[in-house]
Amino acid sequence: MDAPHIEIDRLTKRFGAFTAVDDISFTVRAGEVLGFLGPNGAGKSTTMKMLAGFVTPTAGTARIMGEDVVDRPVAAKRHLGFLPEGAPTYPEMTVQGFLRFTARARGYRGTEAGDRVHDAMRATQLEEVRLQPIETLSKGFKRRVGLAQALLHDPPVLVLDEPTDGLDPNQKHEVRNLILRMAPSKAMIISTHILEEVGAVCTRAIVIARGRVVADAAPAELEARGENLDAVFRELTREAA
Ligand SMILES: Nc1ncnc2c1ncn2[C@@H]1O[C@H](COP(=O)(O)OP(=O)(O)OP(=O)(O)O)[C@@H](O)[C@H]1O
Repeated sequence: MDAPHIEIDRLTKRFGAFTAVDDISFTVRAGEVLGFLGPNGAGKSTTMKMLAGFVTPTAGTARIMGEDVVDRPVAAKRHLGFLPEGAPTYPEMTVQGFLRFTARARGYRGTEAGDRVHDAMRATQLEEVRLQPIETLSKGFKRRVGLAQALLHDPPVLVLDEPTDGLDPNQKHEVRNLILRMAPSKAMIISTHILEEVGAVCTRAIVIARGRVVADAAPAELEARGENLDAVFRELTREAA
């Protein structure tokens, strides 16, 4: 069996005396869409940022396609698309300008760069706003610009921090369909507060509370532990509190 696309081993992050991520280990294989769930402040974003090389771990390791994110950051990032929380940077750039910039940073030139930008805008339905500065877009469109830059190089690993945050129901539906279309060939981690999203797109769910993994199971299996996923989530995260 091939090595997992994502390997997280005993990953820990401390901010001073506070432990935000506490000895987390898990792997994600191609074809898996891992839902990352947990209450506010549980450590989801910090874990994702460590995986993406934005935050340095205090202890433990993270690998993407076998490349250690600390020791081989450029090699690891080549295989990764990352959607951070919030809006993309460079608010004064147009959507197309920002994505062209992203394409160049990813090493594409000429018609190939143009094709990548075009495909990413089509996948995230951004064509109609392509000439608009990012700062003038609504929250949902900004989110989709972030998603477009994450997908542009068609990476085997996608780490998406609340990809549907701020989207209206139609856009949520579109982004979920996009995730499902991409799922078979990629390893994905998606954080969300929308529990119905877990059943809709995830093959597996990890619940994290106070920096620790408190459940790791298929969504249906998790749901079967109680009245519904909502109740199970509350029970799991209350126990850890
Ligand atoms: N740079 C930092 N310095 C100090 N504390 C931090 C820093 N970044 C995050 N934290 C703390 O670490 C904890 C985990 O934060 P994190 O953003 O990972 O949670 P989260 O699970 O993503 O939450 P949410 O669902 O609200 O996005 C929080 O208590 C947060 O205040």
